[in-house]
Amino acid sequence: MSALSASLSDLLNAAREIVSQVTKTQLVAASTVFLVYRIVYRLWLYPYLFSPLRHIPGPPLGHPIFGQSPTIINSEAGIPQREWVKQYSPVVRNIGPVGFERMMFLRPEALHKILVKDWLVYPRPGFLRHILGLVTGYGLLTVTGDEHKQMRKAMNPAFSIPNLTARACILPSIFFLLSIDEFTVDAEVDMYYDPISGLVEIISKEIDSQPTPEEGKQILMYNWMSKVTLDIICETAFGYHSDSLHNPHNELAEAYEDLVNLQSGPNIAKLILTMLIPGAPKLLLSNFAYKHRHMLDRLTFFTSISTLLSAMHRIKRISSEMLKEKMRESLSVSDSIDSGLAIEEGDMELGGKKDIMSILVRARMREERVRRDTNIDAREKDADGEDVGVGTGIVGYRMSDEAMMAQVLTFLGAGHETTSSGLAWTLWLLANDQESQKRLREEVLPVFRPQNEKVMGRPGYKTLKDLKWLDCVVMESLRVMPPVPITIRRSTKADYIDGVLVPKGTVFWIPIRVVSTWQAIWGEDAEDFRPSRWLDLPKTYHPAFSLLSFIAGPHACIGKTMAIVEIKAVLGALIANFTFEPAYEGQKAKPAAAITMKPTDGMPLKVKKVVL
Ligand code: HEM
Repeated sequence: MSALSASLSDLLNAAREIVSQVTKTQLVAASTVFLVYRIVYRLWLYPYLFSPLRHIPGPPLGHPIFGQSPTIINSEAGIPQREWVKQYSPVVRNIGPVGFERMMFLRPEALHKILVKDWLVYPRPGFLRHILGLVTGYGLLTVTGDEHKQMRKAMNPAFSIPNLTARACILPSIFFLLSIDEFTVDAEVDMYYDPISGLVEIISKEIDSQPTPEEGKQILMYNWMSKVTLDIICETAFGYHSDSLHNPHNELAEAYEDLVNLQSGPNIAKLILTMLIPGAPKLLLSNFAYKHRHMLDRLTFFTSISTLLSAMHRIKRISSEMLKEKMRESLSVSDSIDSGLAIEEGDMELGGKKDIMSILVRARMREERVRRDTNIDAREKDADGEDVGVGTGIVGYRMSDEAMMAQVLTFLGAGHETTSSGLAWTLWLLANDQESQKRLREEVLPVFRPQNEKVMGRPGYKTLKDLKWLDCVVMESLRVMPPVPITIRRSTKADYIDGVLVPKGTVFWIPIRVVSTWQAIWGEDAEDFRPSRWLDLPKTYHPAFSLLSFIAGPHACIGKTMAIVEIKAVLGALIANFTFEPAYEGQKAKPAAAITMKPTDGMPLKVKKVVL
């Protein structure tokens, strides 16, 4: 024992002697060599020589530091990826910044594994969740695993078809007139159709105000689509009248405009880099960051983040007011229940309100009552007696105040820009395909303007669903120009996908636009807008994995049905009342290379009134 400690101390002494002989310069040199080696290894040696994925086909390294990112940032969303699939294979590897690999799998079996079967193994990566958390709150879009399962279960009823049907069909046929003087509003106004009728009226007036109305007017259609969808989501999700259509300085609309205008490849790249800095996501969410945001304005790199903080602050303030209002309503209903005025569960209708938030608040009240009646403390403890917060599932899921607030931001963030981009691109595609537009008008006219040239109907869910050509047009537009062109996942364990051993930590692109326009499924003309293909789908079509516009599996878009009904209602009303053409000769589509396919030019189109 003593011999061992003697030799150990000899060893230590020898080490001390060596260290004492090493000069500072040598230390710096050694650290530099190590650092350079790490950089060279990360940037070139790993992706070229050591990565188990190095044999997978794909584009060359690209930029020595940023890889293929500059190409992606400067191109239309999803287009470089589509070209790689054509050139290489349905399994593609490419290199992003600092040598990080990204994989892309297109075959249904691979997508089924990533999105459905093993979805818990392939969550959204941390940086994506933080970006989404910053702009849409840490709600359903950001949670994963059990928390996601419980939250989704609690929210599903609010998005169910019966609930949507009730909402879209509450009204019988209510008619409105195009001229403002003659405009009549039924007492039972439908949630979608008030904003839609407002939009039709505004566009009509804009055209009428021209010296020669019959020649039409160039109108920035995306801007109007953004307003109408904001008003619809506020109405349907919160029962809140934002009326951004009539109020050009509506604070919520302006804040969202600032936010979506930030969408560009370079800005998203900056945001991703910022979110990778340890502590940055938390800091950006803090009041401190908001208060000191002007300091960021001095650094060109961060100006977009300062604008984002400012827009989000305004959005959060208004969202919190909307939520407080809902809570107040729920308390007054709760009081009436306690005082015996409305005892039945079915009476907890928050005044019969069908908006999504009322349904969630109601579900929470029900949960609280069960807990109270069964003497179960709303705050729960884990096995060690530690307080683990609310709703871990003893009775059911009780959404915390924070989670409720996050949902408000989620619905606004996820349900607004996506739908407006989808609508704008549908109008663009129809403006460039007059034949399909004419056929659509023939189909929707009897439904949307059934009486005479000034009267328009308000079809419900089922009628909209049964309009065949409208369905073909909307599905085709969502296929060719999916509002969310790409999303991301990361593997949390090594596993085989489509015969490839994918290491833990690999980032995947879920290439929505690439799959939806893949020639192997959709044929030679896969990239063309041809609505009639939905009347005779190709044999290669897979119902879950050929059209990924709302993706698939447990994380699939919860608002899918609602979004499709909404797009159909707005589109039907517009096509029944107006014709759309490109604004000028040679006009090109200009989608942002970012999270959604927002048109960067506001999408000017020549709009004329339909004369019957
Ligand atoms: C045309 C319109 C829309 C499109 C194209 C769309 C597309 C998508 C896509 C692709 C995802 C998956 C994102 C990912 O996993 O990375 C998603 C998720 C989601 N969408 Fe939508 N969406 C639309 C409208 C809406 C609407 C109207 C709402 C709600 C009011 C909504 C709420 C959500 C939510 C909450 C999620 C997260 C679901 C989960 O993870 O469980 N979306 N959407």
